[in-house]
Amino acid sequence: MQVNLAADHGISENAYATVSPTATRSSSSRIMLVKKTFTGIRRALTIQSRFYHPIGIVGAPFARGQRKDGVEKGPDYIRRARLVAKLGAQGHQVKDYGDLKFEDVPNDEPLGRVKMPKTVGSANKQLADAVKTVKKNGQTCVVLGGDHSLAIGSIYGHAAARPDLCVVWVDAHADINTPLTSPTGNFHGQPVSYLLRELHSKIPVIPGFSWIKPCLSAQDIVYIGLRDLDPGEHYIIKHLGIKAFSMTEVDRLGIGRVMEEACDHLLSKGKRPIHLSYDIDAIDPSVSPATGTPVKGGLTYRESVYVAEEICRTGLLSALDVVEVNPDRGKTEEEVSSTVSAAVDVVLSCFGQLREGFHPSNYQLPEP
Ligand SMILES: NC(=[NH2+])NCCC[C@H](N)C(=O)O
Ligand SMILES: [Mn+2]
Ligand SMILES: [Mn+2]
Repeated sequence: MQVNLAADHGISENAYATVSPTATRSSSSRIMLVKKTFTGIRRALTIQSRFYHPIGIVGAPFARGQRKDGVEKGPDYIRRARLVAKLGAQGHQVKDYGDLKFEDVPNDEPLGRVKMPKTVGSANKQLADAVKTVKKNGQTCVVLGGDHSLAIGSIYGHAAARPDLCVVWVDAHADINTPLTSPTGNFHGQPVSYLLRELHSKIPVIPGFSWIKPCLSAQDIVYIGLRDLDPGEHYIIKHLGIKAFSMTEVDRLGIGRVMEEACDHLLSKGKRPIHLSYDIDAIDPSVSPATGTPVKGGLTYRESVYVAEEICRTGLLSALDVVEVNPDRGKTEEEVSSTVSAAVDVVLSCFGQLREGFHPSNYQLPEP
């Protein structure tokens, strides 16, 4: 099944057919056409209003899932780029819940190579509760990170409100190491493994994580943009048959086919809420260099926005994480602003910003 919003709602053929009425049509078919047109226009108007979402923004300035300072400044920089005002200008009702306050848990001994488990566990519990609240309030949730370990809490909290959700994970990395396969011990390389039912038996007991139960199946997640996997991650993805579009597939198929197949995979059995977890390092470092683990050969600016546009077009976006913007990793101010503005454009495109332009439905051409 291809998820095509226009076709889905019957605007394309109906609305456009009437623009060029042909002389050969009988009057009854003309009446049919007029009827169809009104339905088409009415539907088109409903669609426009479908694009206006109540949005809840949660800042999650968390950096303990990895070792580089600065990623906690992400929410601040993204807000200062006027994200809330820009979403408002797109017609959305936005509630900014502000930043969560995270604290280091004392006596947080490492578990083997895994660093600060209690602190990471407790921050994610806080975030899970916050996301659950936003969803219960009927808003599309936007989490501004922070490092990608936050996806544990974000997806878990989202699933508490929407158990049938699916996940689109856009990233240079798969972040599916278990604590035992992780070569670095960093939690931001592991979040997916705690969420998957199929990996439950491979996860040791970790202090601070007792509240988490797996809420996702391997079939419920699709990766886009992969290009730096650890051996354990590659093994897991192959053995669980997880749908993954690495940069090789993006090159082979083009981003258009990739998004079509990704949506088919997740939505072929029916519509369901989408959780989009967007790591800014999915995008090429020439566009978004200010991030902790940049990898060359990433999505172009255009591909990165296209992914967001297509998710928007499904009408099913229910929660979005934008993570790993680390202003301290930019070598110049330009590097920082380019990274932040890519993050902002991803969010805006998720909520209806179109490169083809837009006009309000009541727009009138000025008379001379
Ligand atoms: N969210 C990220 N930037 N993750 C990078 C992970 C890198 C590496 N695979 C690790 O497990 O440590
Ligand atoms: Mn990454
Ligand atoms: Mn990531």
